[in-house]
Order: sequence, then C-alpha cells, then structure tokens
Amino acid sequence: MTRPYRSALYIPGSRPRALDKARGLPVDVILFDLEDAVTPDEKITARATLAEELGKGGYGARLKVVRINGLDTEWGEDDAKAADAMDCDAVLLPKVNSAADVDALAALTGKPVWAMMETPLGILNALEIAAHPKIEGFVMGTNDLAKDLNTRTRDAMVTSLQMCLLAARAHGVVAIDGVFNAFKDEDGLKVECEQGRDFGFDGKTLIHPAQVAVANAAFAPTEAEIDLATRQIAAFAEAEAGGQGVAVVDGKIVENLHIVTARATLAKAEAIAKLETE
Ligand SMILES: CC(C)(COP(=O)(O)OP(=O)(O)OC[C@H]1O[C@@H](n2cnc3c(N)ncnc32)[C@H](O)[C@@H]1OP(=O)(O)O)[C@@H](O)C(=O)NCCC(=O)NCCSC(=O)C[C@H](O)C(=O)O
Ligand SMILES: [Mg+2]
Repeated sequence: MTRPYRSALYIPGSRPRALDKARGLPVDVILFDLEDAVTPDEKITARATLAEELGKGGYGARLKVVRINGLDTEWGEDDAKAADAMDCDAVLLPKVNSAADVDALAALTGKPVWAMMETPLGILNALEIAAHPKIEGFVMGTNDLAKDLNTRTRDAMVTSLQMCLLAARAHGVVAIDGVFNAFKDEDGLKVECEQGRDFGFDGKTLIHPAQVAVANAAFAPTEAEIDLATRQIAAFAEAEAGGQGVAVVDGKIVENLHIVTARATLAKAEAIAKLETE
C-alpha cells in the first residue's frame, strides 16, 4: 500500500529530549539528523545518542531516515557505517552532486539511499541521481540551494524544484519539499505547503513539531477530493458496463487516466488512516 510522506520532521541527533518527543508526534517520516542541526563538537556523541535512541524503538510505523554528514567530511564515512547498523529504513546523503556520490554511499551501507537535492550540480544531474537503483527519495534542501544560487526568494528556486520533481517522477522516487524556516509563522507555512502540494511534492520537510499539523493537512486528500474520486470510480464503472470509455462527473469528462488518479487518492487516504491508527 502507498505510504504517506506528508510531514518529514528533522530532529537533531544530539537532542535526546527531542528524539524522545518524536515518538509521540504524528509525523509520517522522521529525519534523524547528524548533519547541519548538530555542531562539530557534538557530531560523535550525537551518532552514539541516535544509535541508542533508535535501538530503544518506539517510533511506530513512521519511516525512519538518518541524515549523515557528507562523505567528504571527517564524520561521513563513520556515520554511514554506523547508520547501516541502526534501526532505520534509509540513509539520507547531503549535497548529492551525481550518481557517483550515491555509489560511494552504497559501498558503505546496504540500506536504501535518499538524496538531499541542494546543490546546482545535483539539480542539473537530478535525472541520473533519481535513476540510481539505490535511490528511493529526494529531499529538497532549499536553504543550501538558496545560498549557492545567491537568491533570497523561493520563486528563484522553482525551476530547481520542478527539475527534481520531473526526475523523481520519471523514476518512481519519493519527493519531499524543502523547509519553511519561520517555524512560528503558521499562515506562511500553509501557503508554502499548498504550493508544494500543487507542484506535486509528496510532503514537506519540517524543523519544529508546531509545523506538523499544517503539513499533514496540506498533503492529505481533502474530503471533497475523496468524495469526487469515489464518484468518478463509480461513474466510470457504470459507463464501462454500458460500453462507454468516458463518463461525466460534475460536468467534466472522466477517462481511464482520471481513474488512476482517483484510485491513488483513495489509496493515500486509506494509508493515512492506517498509519494514524498504528
Ligand atoms: C528551531 C529549534 C532550534 C527550536 O527549538 P526549541 O527552542 O527547543 O523549541 P521549543 O522550545 O518550541 O520546543 C518545544 C518542544 O518541542 C521539542 N522540539 C523542538 N524541535 C523539535 C524537533 N525538531 N523535533 C522534535 N522535537 C522538537 C522541544 O524539545 C520541546 O520539547 P519539550 O521540552 O518536551 O516541550 C528546534 O526546533 C530545532 O532544532 N529544529 C531542528 C532544526 C534542524 O533540524 N535543522 C536542520 C534541518 S534544516 C536543513 O538543514 C534543510 C536542508 O539541509 C537545507 O539546506 O535546506
Ligand atoms: Mg542543507
């Protein structure tokens, strides 16, 4: 069944209290961070803290992804080897520039790989990165990307966001939007989540628990969408039974391709309901 990816919360691996709090948060994905949220002084203890907390369990059915430091840093290789032994579902590699970077991580872990898409070269190579057999997810790193592009606006990053989405969709890879830094600005977060949803992202990366509910709502099918999908499936089945290839619902045509979307909408709603009861 389709797994939801509406909310992906970063948690610094160096903060045991936050790591514990996450066990009770209704997020779909946890990004356990050893990279930018952890200071150099804390890198090695954070790695041990994270291994211990993951070993204790309690994170339920949420997807557990460990973000390691880059393999060009003094911590990256040991992080990768440690993550390989941790109770997690995937390893997230920062600042991926090419498929060769994914090869380098794949040599250190048998876990699926997720890629931070946050450098100009990485964006330009999005297709080969998405095509890598170990890649299962893209996470947009809009802070690093803004820095490298020398921009102050999300508008200037839309091309990059959409290039990554195209590559992800071409290869069946999950794609999660970047963070919204102003974690106390709920209205601003909502606008950006809606935009990410309309671009086609599966969810939003988050930095604070207060952002979870907004992302979960924005990336879930609405009641109206569920109702429409249900009626489209019924109307199309009836049309097919009568020898027609097209139905009309609410004055709009419904063809086989719309039924694929309708079924995906219902499957997502079902997956969310299942995750929320686990
Ligand atoms: C932004 C923060 C530093 C704020 O922390 P804090 O001041 O502790 O917030 P609160 O006092 O409001 O916290 C309330 C309670 O919530 C817990 N908490 C806070 N943040 C998290 C979290 N991320 N996950 C789980 N729990 C969290 C606190 O422990 C409090 O709990 P309690 O004491 O029981 O009440 C902080 O939120 C933070 O550090 N966030 C993560 C920042 C981060 O991960 N940054 C790196 C990722 S962003 C990035 O790198 C993206 C990409 O690479 C790019 O380039 O764009
Ligand atoms: Mg980054």
